[in-house]
Amino acid sequence: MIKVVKKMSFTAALIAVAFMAFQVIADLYLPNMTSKIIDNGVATGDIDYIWRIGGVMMVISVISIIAAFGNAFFATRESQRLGRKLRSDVYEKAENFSIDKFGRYGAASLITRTTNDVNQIQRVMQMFLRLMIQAPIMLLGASFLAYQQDAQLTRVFFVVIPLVIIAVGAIMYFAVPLFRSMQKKTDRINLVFREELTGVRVIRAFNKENYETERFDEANRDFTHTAIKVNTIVALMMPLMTLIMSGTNIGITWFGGQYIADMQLQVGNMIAFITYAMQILISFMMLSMIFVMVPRAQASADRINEVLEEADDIVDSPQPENISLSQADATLEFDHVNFRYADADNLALKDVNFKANAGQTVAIIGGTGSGKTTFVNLIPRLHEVTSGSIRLNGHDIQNVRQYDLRELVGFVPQKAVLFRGTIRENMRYGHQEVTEQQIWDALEIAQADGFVSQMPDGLDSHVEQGGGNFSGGQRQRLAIARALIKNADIYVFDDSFSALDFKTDANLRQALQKEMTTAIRVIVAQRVSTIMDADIILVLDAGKVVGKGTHKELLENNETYQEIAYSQLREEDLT
Ligand SMILES: Nc1ncnc2c1ncn2[C@@H]1O[C@H](COP(=O)(O)OP(=O)(O)OP(=O)(O)O)[C@@H](O)[C@H]1O
Repeated sequence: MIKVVKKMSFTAALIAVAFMAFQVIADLYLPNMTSKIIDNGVATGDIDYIWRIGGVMMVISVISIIAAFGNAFFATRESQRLGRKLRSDVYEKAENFSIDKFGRYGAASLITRTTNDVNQIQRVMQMFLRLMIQAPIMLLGASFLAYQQDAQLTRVFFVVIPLVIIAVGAIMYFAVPLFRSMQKKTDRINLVFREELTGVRVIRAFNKENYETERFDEANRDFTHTAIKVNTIVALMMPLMTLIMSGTNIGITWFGGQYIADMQLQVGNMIAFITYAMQILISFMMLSMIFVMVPRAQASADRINEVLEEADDIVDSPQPENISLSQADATLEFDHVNFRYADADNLALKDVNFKANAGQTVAIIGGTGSGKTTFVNLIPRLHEVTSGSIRLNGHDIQNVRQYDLRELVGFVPQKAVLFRGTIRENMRYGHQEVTEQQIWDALEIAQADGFVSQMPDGLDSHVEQGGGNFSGGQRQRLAIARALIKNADIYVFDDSFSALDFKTDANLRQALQKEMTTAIRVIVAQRVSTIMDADIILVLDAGKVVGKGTHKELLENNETYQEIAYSQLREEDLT
């Protein structure tokens, strides 16, 4: 919690606290004046005195109102600013997570951390900046002033205060663990809901709506059950405190009445004493609220700190090498590259070696799970190699700034992702300054110009979130065009032609060959027909390169390649 609070402006927090101090002092002063008005004004009929003291009380009340407003303003502003800071810190941290770390946290949990957990801390900080100072000053001040009004009556507190401590302690004992578990249950609801939203088509296709509804209901019920339980416990606080307050009132009036009858106490003093007694009990209530809220915020702070304290997996070298655009002599080299996923027992890639030169096409083929995606993800440093090195244009990519490296790589991931907006905006993702003509050129190479030009709004056609209003093949072609706009040294196509029909696939490869004479193309494919013309074909099996060469060479001497090729093509297609 302290680490989180440190992100707050100390000066602004101090101003909020100072305002609150003024308010408490003003509030403490008022009962004393009431006592004076009753005993010296009302009892003696001194109207002037009542007006004078009444006027002073009015001024004190106005000061109290201004101080309360000042405190509320600064407390709200600072806690909101803290919330904004935490949200952007978590976002920036998560943005730099490696792909497997993303998987480990899960999108739902990261979203809960930036919303629910941050809100929790914001709320507590806002309250804390009010109560942190109000409760202790009020408690001490009211105790002292009550003692001043009448020392004998303070004995009532020897009974009342232990009762309050027992009541508050019992409530906290049961409520605090439940507050903690509520956070986890919120995570669970978000996770189930998100999974159901993203998998809605599969759920419907498998007629699993009822099963999923039940799964969501279960998470929802579980959360509601805990929330009701914890709120019921906390709700006991009010009636219990009211009972104790009423009891205190009766006690003071009982004993006070006797002292008044014995002429040991004045009516005004007793009324002031009752007010101070109530302030003491309210202070205890405030303190108990702090004690309930702080552990709850602590749970949220722990979850936020967990993200913020994650080590950066992929960091820029302190003395980065400059790497410039040099398509004409671009080279890509894997030198004894090994890679293991965090927490995995085995290497996902084992001792991978190859070198490609400008203008060459490198194809990667292999069974599912053989390591193809892992292989290409290493090129723009979406993962860091475990050992060995990858060199781009002669520079070890670990010594190059990630930004510079990624400027040189045009990347089309396995799952084509488009962003909500227009086709033009999506194309500009590749390069902001791109001209209309360059966009059409890229669309033409990607075989997407046909369907885009037929759309009524052309480049300004609307794209839904994730590109949901386009077919799989159209999405892939738009994602390819977006990468081509980058004018990169290396283009990576991770199984990007899989949703295309054979004819479009062939046209696209031909256009790439013709237009990109200098860039290196790395193509992951399942279809042998897609990669037959590649200059270097790497055959992957369980993370190992088990074959390297051209289609012709591999067909002659590589068993794994032969198996893949013969399973897909007729004998006459293979030559
Ligand atoms: N985030 C991860 N954490 C741990 N292991 C992983 C992770 N991602 C992939 N793997 C493992 O690494 C191996 C290679 O996976 P990869 O996705 O690179 O295969 P692939 O050849 O691209 O498969 P496909 O053709 O099915 O897309 C697999 O055994 C997979 O289980």
